[in-house]
Amino acid sequence: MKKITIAIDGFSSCGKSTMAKDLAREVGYIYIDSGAMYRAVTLYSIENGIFNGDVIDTEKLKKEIKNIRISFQLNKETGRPDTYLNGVNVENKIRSMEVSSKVSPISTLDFVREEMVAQQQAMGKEKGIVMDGRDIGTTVFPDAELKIFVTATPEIRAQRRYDELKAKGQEASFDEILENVKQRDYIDQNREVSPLRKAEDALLLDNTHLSIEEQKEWLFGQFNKVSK
Ligand SMILES: Nc1ncnc2c1ncn2[C@@H]1O[C@H](COP(=O)(O)OP(=O)(O)OP(=O)(O)O)[C@@H](O)[C@H]1O
Ligand SMILES: Nc1ccn([C@@H]2O[C@H](COP(=O)(O)O)[C@@H](O)[C@H]2O)c(=O)n1
Repeated sequence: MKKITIAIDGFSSCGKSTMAKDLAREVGYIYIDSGAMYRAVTLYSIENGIFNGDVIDTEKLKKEIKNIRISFQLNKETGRPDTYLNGVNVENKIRSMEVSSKVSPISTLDFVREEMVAQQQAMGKEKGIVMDGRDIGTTVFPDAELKIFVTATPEIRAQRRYDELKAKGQEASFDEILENVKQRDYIDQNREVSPLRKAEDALLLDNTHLSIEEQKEWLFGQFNKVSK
């Protein structure tokens, strides 16, 4: 079977990484969560005085962007890749509400995107990769053989995230999560550089009423059609 490139884009918290990870594991592909990379840059910015409240010191970040090394390592317990920032495991920290509330403004910066896209393209140059994000099918891998664009209602997406945080024993407010989901969707769709949009040749999947198992089956069906 030939190795292909799979781009899974879509709105916040709609299940992109759940689908992408499952497919990558089953078919032996690399899985990259590109959102984790933008989250890691955001965490770096929070921890290194680049934020003054909500204001970003873009000159400082521009100088330091080349010093931000992001990598992924398989976590044997979860069977999923953890995100490392300059050699430190930041998988839990990058999922905090503080990072979630600051990541979309960081992602609008052209020099941040340039650096992330270059790293993502290097990771995918041998194909055999599933990457999820916002601009994978449009900018990072415009020639991907399989492109999926996932959506679901904001309320169902917020509910899924709320349930996930609750299950992990983390404090969560449904209203705060819903507001964050809507705010990120707005910024992601309206930024100048690589806004979130469906690539013309992407398949649309609305998983509002699909279970994890049903969406997995659908994705595998698409993969089998394209990779033959
Ligand atoms: N079809 C589904 N039905 C119910 N829950 C789902 C479904 N798909 C994913 N989930 C759950 O929804 C939550 C969000 O999923 P996931 O993290 O995969 O979304 P995402 O699109 O990658 O999010 P983000 O944009 O924040 O990276 C997770 O708890 C996941 O288990
Ligand atoms: N290709 C991408 C991926 C993500 N972003 C930005 O990062 C935020 C967090 O991503 P999650 O997938 O973890 O939700 C997201 O809201 C975008 O602002 C991006 O710009 N491009």
